[in-house]
Amino acid sequence: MARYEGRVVFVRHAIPGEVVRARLTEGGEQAKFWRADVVEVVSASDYRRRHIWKLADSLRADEMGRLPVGGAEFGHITDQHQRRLKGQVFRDTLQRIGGISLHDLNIPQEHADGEVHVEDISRPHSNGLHWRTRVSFAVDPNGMLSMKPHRSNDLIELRGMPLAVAGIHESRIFSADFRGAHRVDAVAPGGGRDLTLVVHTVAQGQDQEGLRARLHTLASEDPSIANVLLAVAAPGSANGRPAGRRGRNQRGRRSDSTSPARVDYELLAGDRTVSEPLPVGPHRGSSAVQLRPEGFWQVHRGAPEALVGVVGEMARSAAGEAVVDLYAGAGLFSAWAAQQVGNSGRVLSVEAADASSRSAEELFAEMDQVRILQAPVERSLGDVRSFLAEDGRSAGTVVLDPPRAGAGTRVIEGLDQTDAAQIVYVSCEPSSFARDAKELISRGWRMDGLRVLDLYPNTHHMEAVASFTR
Ligand SMILES: C[S@@+](CC[C@H](N)C(=O)[O-])C[C@H]1O[C@@H](n2cnc3c(N)ncnc32)[C@H](O)[C@@H]1O
Repeated sequence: MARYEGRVVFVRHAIPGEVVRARLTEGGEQAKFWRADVVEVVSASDYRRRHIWKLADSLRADEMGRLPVGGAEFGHITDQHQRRLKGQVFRDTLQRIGGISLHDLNIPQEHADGEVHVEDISRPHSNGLHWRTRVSFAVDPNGMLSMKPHRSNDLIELRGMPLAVAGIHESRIFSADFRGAHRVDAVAPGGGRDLTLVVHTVAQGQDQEGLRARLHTLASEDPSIANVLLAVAAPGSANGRPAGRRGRNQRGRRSDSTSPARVDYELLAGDRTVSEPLPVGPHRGSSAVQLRPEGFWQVHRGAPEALVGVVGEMARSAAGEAVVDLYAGAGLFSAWAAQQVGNSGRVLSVEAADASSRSAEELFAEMDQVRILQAPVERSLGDVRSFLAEDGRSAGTVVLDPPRAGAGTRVIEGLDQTDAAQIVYVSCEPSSFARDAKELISRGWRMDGLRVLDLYPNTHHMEAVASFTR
């Protein structure tokens, strides 16, 4: 953050302490703050390195007269310093939004100095490259896979994506023709070589036919493409190409980007299943979770194992007890919980999305102690309360892993009214975590465990796992 004549300017691609020249990317007299990108480094930080990805490097992008692509905005900072900065952001956000100081908490050794130490989970010497098993690409007018600069609609053609695992980065999809599509999701299950593509289109008639034919050819010529799914947004549904936050659909009714999209999926190649190795539970080693390609799975190839490890260390649940897994996806933490509580315990797994909930149903079909509930968490709080109160068992653990927006007051209030003895909160967004943590603490909960993991190297994102008890 810099100041220019009193106004705050958020400068991307700089490192605190540097002197840089930056070009304004958003401004105007009326704007509360401005945004800018670094175009020249006058006095460099000791932690600056040549950016790991040319297209995302603001310096080289400026020489070429364009903006850098988003998605690797920390790539010019040494790995260790990235984590130091993320730790500072986490600590400051907790303080600013939650009013929570690490010094006031009874949390382990690692943060005793008042700092948040962000843990590396990537392979040694990887420079934070080749960890993404899932990437969403835009498609430019020539049908080439592309990405956008931060807060811009420009499309920049890609020849690879170095944060992605080799199965995606080195794939032939970067020379394929996706004309007729507006988005392509590439998934490399288990970080391996086999690819699943979900190709999104709003095209009709001949344009859609042409796309379908090219996808058939791509799948038949490239043996590494295991599955291809065409996702066709129904005309007039509030999906397709996002044209702005609110707009009018073809029937003239108001629609907004939060309305459920009506998308029809058509399988063009493969069997519509993505098989991800499960790092836990009775399934460990021998089996995997079968996901629908459009369902949620952690993005870093090492994340499932790392997160389950940390949640397992923090949770106090024992055999015979109850665990509730909220925002459960396909059941990663439910699988851990089922193993932890054993046959005499019980697990309730709550997830709203149909694709993920179905995967969980299949995964736990033979395990009577796991109950799957497909519903929004905010409407399931009564079920959670009765589940934890059943049999008069007092101990119960809730694993809470909401999307970026966090759980929110209603959910926190609802959880406070259950018999849960512990909440293990998994968060990918420090600000919503700080807000929810503040709510919990104001209701008498204590934060007694905190780990922050670098699940998104070369970006500003991070993942926290915290324990709350009362
Ligand atoms: C961060 S993911 C976590 C998934 C899972 N815990 C995992 O690690 O694989 C959040 C999940 O919450 C689901 N979700 C989003 N809003 C929800 C809501 N209101 N109620 C229930 N689930 C929701 C999403 O579909 C997604 O699967």
